[in-house]
Amino acid sequence: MDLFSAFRNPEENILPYDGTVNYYGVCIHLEKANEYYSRLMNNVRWEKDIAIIFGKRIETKRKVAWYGDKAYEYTYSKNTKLALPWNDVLLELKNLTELITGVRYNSCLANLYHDGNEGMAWHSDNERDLKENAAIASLSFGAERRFSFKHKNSGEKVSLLLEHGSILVMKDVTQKNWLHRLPPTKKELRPRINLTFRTIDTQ
Ligand SMILES: O=C(O)CCC(=O)C(=O)O
Ligand SMILES: [Fe+2]
Repeated sequence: MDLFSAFRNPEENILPYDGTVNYYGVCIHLEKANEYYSRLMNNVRWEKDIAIIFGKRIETKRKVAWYGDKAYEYTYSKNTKLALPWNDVLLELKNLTELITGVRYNSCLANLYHDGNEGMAWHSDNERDLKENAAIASLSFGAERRFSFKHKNSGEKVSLLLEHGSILVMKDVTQKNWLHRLPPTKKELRPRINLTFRTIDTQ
């Protein structure tokens, strides 16, 4: 069996229009995914995120970390971070993601949700520092969580479950036309780790 035959059909677009989202399903099998989960938990430099909401500085419970090829600056929610150099586990997963998705990435935003109370509100990944329309690959480890898209004009929604060891790719004009979120859920007590491999525009 070749590397790709075990995956879902990543050609299938889960958005009905105005963007492209491909869900590759579980690409990293259970034992290996468990191992990555522990290595990421222990080796990523997790820190609380700062958000500026209505002019107030708020610390999130969710933890984040930002890594890249160079010490890129990345600004979101009016907060600027400098990318840390890749560590072994992130570099391994970056290489694997590039092989599977056929796209190169130069940075990664990592998120740690301690339980279902933590999520991420509606937003699109359209920060000025990101290369326009470049693919963003999202890897999930740990608790399986729902992920939703909402069209900016029509309000149409699309949801799916992000499984342990899975890969999702958002590309083309998705960020222009759709918001996405990770809704909180009372039903989940376990942590989830998410990695989003991205391309910072270096021009
Ligand atoms: O946790 C996720 O699956 C999504 C995270 C996300 O949307 C982001 O970091 O921009
Ligand atoms: Fe996002």
